[in-house]
Amino acid sequence: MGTEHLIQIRRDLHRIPEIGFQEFKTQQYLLNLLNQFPEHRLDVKTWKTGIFALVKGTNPQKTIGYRADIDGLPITEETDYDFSSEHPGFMHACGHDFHMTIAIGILTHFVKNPISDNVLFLFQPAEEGPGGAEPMLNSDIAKEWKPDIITALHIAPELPVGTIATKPGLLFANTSELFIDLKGKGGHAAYPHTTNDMVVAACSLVTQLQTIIARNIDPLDSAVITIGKITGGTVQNIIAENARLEGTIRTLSVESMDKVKERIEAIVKGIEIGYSCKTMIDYGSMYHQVDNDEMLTREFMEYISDQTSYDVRECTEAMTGEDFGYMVDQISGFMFWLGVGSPYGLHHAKLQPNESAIGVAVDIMCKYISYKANQ
Ligand SMILES: CC(=O)N[C@@H](CCC[C@H](N)C(=O)O)C(=O)O
Repeated sequence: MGTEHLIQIRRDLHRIPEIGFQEFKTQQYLLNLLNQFPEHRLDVKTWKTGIFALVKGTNPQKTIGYRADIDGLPITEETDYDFSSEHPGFMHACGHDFHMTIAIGILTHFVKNPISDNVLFLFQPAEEGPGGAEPMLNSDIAKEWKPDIITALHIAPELPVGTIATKPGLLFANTSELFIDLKGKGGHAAYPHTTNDMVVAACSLVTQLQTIIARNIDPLDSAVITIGKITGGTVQNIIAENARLEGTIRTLSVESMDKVKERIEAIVKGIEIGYSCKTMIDYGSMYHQVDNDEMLTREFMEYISDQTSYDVRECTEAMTGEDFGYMVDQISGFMFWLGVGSPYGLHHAKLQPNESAIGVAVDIMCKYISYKANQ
């Protein structure tokens, strides 16, 4: 499939971002593309809003897996693209439109140029939440078609096109969502002494939560608590009865995650006493850290460096999360960053990845998968 066709696919997908497990139009769009291929080359099965697509090998000794996530984010797009999101309030702001397009490019190559091994494509819903990788992997289809190795990529706005980065071992953090509800006593803005103000309690809680990172985590370890959203109250002259914090926790080990949660619970208890309110903590969805297989990752990095003209760098681990972590927990594999040179970063309303990176990624993965199939 030519680059122009792939860019058109990326733009079509960019127009229709949908959040986790709501990717109905996205699934249909991908199915329309996949259904053009002959059945003797490609077997397609849907799973919820995701898709498994198996490109049949000529003499398969193993199955090589490739995963692309397919969901968008609840962000109002601020690019000036003439192919901007047609779904108000939603955007492909994490590059999943790129990830899907690249998967289609690789898949098309192997449908048209058969190799000995099978190549399984997993178009996975709900990476941004609540998490599609773990249930998709536990599905009967995944058990039947289980890949022997698995790979995936993620766009990296800060890296130039033609560059990839990864590392053996830990690449992405453990994550846990965090939702805290506070319920006090509302009332007239002029009579604070008769109320328990949840806006004041919420503000205090946000600053106290940040002390966990500064005072409870070993400075040589790393952790993040981000509160991305605060809601509370109703109007400017009523003291708020309710407030809600929504955020995420990131750590580089399961032990640190347990410690952060223990401290959050203690601090929230303190808020409950200090502000005479009721609280509720919900951890939402949690993602396993991404641990790249040491041997496969080194081999991939050496292959790209020795056999292609692309620039491969060893990076440090990142505090981003990825439910692909569940896949590499069960199947040997790795993930890597793909340079897309955007002045705006991931989860930004102006993210503008350079489309020439699509051809780079397809080229890299076609070469690498062909090389692995000959082993
Ligand atoms: C690559 C990336 O940006 N992934 C997301 C995963 C989100 C997981 C979950 N919703 C959470 O917020 O903990 C990320 O924000 O790192």
